[in-house]
Amino acid sequence: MNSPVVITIDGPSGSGKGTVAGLLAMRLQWLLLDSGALYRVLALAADKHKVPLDNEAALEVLAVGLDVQFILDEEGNQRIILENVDVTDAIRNETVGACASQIAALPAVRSGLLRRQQDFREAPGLIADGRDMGTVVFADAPLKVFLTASAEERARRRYLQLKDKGEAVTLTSLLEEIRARDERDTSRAIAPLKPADDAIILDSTTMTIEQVLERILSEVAVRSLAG
Ligand SMILES: Nc1ncnc2c1ncn2[C@@H]1O[C@H](COP(=O)(O)OP(=O)(O)OP(=O)(O)O)[C@@H](O)[C@H]1O
Ligand SMILES: Nc1ccn([C@H]2C[C@H](O)[C@@H](COP(=O)(O)O)O2)c(=O)n1
Repeated sequence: MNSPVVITIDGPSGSGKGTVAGLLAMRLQWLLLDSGALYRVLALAADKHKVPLDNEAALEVLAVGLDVQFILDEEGNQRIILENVDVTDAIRNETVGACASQIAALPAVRSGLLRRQQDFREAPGLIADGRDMGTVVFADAPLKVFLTASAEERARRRYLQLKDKGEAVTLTSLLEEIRARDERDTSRAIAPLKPADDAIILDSTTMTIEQVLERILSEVAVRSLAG
């Protein structure tokens, strides 16, 4: 039997992967995997259980047994539950993002989360966003997108997003954090952030969210991926 179709969207922080993946999943009525959220939840769990971020063996145990659920609330928004606590908002700050990036460089953490990510592949189809969706986790996906944008534009987007949430941030510090995260995510030895050989590369620096979405939907149509 054929495996359900997967569309992967990889790219650096702030390129718009999560936004576009969510809209695409809604449009196609497919499942959604936000793999970065798993790494973020693991970072939060490590903090909660006082596991040092360089203790690879203990982090692997935590990863394999991670008690996390992705559920939809009554408005259809995804909520993330760690050990019965809603952490949807708590995982979305730059500190958790940086810790997630740090533990994501550990091979045992990645292998500990691999199966859990692959289990999201269900009919009618899956949209998976992250860093290694097209290169490792779903290497056989029939459509792979590598979504990028300049670091300055990504920092600007993050700035607007965090300011909107009432967080005290500066553009300069966000740009520094984005560059540091890019460096860590692209230079790690295991599953570094890079486009799959067969990925379409989309630079969204001057594109609107709708333009990115339509571009991907046109590929879905050309490849007859949706029923
Ligand atoms: N093409 C675009 N033009 C303008 N703003 C955008 C565009 N794409 C995304 N954004 C905005 O940029 C912000 C970051 O987008 P998003 O969270 O989807 O990025 P991401 O790649 O998933 O980041 P991360 O990997 O850190 O989770 C959001 O506020 C989103 O609305
Ligand atoms: N497939 C993935 C997804 C995420 N990560 C790491 C690297 C990121 O810096 C961090 C947080 O991800 P985000 O929520 O910002 O997309 O998690 C990874 O290594 N592989």
